[in-house]
Amino acid sequence: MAANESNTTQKENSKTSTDPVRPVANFPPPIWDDRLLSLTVDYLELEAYAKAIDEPKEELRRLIINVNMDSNAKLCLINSVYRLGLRYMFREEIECQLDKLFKELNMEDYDQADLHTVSTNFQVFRQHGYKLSCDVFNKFKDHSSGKFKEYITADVRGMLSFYESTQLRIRGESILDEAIVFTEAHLVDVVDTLEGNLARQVRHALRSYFHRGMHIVEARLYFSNYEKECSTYDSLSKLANTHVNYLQQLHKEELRIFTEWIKDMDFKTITPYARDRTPEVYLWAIAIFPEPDYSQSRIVLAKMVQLILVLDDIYDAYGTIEELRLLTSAINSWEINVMEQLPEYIKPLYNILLNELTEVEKQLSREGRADRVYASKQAFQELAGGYLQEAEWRYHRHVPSFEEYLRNGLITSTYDVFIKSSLMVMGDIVCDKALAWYESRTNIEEAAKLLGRIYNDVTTYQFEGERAQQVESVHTYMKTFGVPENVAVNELKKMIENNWKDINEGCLKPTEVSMELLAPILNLSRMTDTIYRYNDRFTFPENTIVEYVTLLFIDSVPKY
Ligand SMILES: CC(C)=CCC/C(C)=C/CC/C(C)=C/COP(=O)(O)OP(=O)(O)O
Repeated sequence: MAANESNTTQKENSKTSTDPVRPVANFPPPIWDDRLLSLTVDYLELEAYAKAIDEPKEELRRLIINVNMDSNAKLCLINSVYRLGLRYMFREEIECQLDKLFKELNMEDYDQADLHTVSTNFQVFRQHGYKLSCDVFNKFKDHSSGKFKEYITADVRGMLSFYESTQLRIRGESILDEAIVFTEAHLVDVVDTLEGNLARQVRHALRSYFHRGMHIVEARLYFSNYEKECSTYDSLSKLANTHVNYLQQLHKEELRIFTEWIKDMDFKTITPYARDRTPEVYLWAIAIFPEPDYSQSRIVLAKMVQLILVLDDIYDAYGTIEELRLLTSAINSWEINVMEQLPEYIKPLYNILLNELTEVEKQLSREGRADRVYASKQAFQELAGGYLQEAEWRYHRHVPSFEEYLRNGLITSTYDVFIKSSLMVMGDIVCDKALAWYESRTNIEEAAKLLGRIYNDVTTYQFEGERAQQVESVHTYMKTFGVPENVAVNELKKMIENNWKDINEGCLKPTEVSMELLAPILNLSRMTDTIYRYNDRFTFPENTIVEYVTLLFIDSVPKY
C-alpha cells in the first residue's frame, strides 16, 4: 500500500530549504511487539513429538497402501491426509494409489454415487493433479431446465463438498461456475440452522475456501472441525494430533529466531517509516513451506520477505525520487563500496540486503549450490527497477496504460523474489531443469504474478487513493478502457478468477516439474488470497491475521 502522499514531494520545510518533506505513512502500529520474544519452546517436548510421529506414520502408511480397502474409503482417507497437511509424509504411496485408482476409473461408477462422494473424489483427484472430468457432476443437473436438481439441497454435507470442488475449476468448466453461485447461496441460507461440526464447517468454508486458504491454518481447522473424519482411523487421529503439536513447537522456535534477527538488525530504528509486521511476515514463509524439513529455509525466506517489505515502503512512501534512483542503481551494482553514495538512512538497509545474501551464498557454497543465490539477487534487482518505474510514473504524473502497468506489475507483484528465494533454499530437488522451467515464463507463473498484482490493487486502491496517483490496476484499467470504477473493479475480479483457473490448470498432470516444485507458486497464490480477499490483512492485521498467529503459535492443542 502506498503511503500518505507522493514520495517525490520536495517542499520547503522549517529546517532548511532543501530538506525533503517526507510523507507520513500512518501505518497501524504492530500488534505483537516484544511479546514474541518471550515465546518459550520446550525442546524436550519438541523432540518427543518428533519421535512420537514415527509409529502412527508407519501404521497410516500401511493403511494407505492396503489393497483391500474400498476405493471410496481410500479416497476419503487420502482426502483427510491431504487436508491435515500430512501428504508430504506419503508422497510416493499416495501417487501410486491415485495412479492406479484413476486408471481403473469408470465414469459409470459415479452413476449411483451421492453428491458428497462424487465431490470428494473430484477434489482428491484434482488436488493431486489428476484431471477428473467435471462431467461427473452432470447427473445433478436437470438438463431440460438447466438448473441443479432440487433434491441435492437437502444434503448439506454434499453441498459443502460441491462448493469446495468448484475452487478447483479450470477455464471452460461452466457447470462449476454455475455450481459456485448455487451452492454458496444455499449454504448462506442454511448456515444458521445448522449445529455442531457441520455448522462450523460451513461457516468456515463460507469465510475461507479450503483450496485457496493458508494450508497450515486450514489443516489445523480441519483437525478441529472434522473430528469424525479425523477419528475414523486411530493412526490418523494420533498422527494428526502429534503433528499439530510438533509443528507448533517448531514454528514457535523459528518465529523466536526470526524475531531476534529483526531486533538484532534494529529494523525499528533503521526503518521507522516501514510497516512493523514480524509474525505477519513470518506467516508468508510458513505459507510457502509448511513442512518441518524446511525449517531453516523458512527463516531465510522470512528475511527476504522482510527486505521486500522495507523496500516497498521506501519506494512507495518514504524515499524521494533522487534517493530511489540512487538506491536502484546501488542494488543493480550489488557492490558494498557504492554504499557511500547512498543517503545515510538507507545505508544500513543496503548493508543488510547484501550481507544476508552473502551469508546464504556462503552456506550454499558448502553444499555446492552457491549459484542458486544469483537468481534471487537478480530478482531483487528487477524488483527495485519495477518499483522505481512506478515511482517515476508517479513523479511525472503519468498514468500508464493498463498493459504497460501490468507488464511492470508482474515484477512489482514481488513473486519473483519470493519464488527465486524459495528455490534457493529448497535443496537438491531444485535441479537445473527445474530452474530452466522457472525461467521460461510459464502460464502458471504468469497467472500467479497477475493474481498477486491485481488482487493487491483491487483491495488497496481505495486506501491508496491520491497517494498512488492512479498508478495501480483500477485506474489504469479505467483510463485504458474508458469505463467507470465499478466496471473496472468487476472486470479485474473476473481476471482474478481466471488467474485462479490457470493456476489450477498448471497443477494438472502432465506437469514439467513435480508438485513439490510447483508448491511455492500455489502456496504463494493461496496466501495472497488469504491476505487480500476481503481487505489488506497484512497492513491491517487486527482481525484474521491475529487469529492465525494465535492459532498457530499460542493456542495449545490437547495432547493425544
Ligand atoms: C501481491 C503482493 C504485492 C504481495 C505482497 C507479498 C508481501 C507480503 C510482500 C512483503 C510486503 C509487501 C510488499 C506487501 C504489499 O504492500 P503494498 O500493498 O504496499 O504493495 P504495493 O506497494 O505493491 O501496492
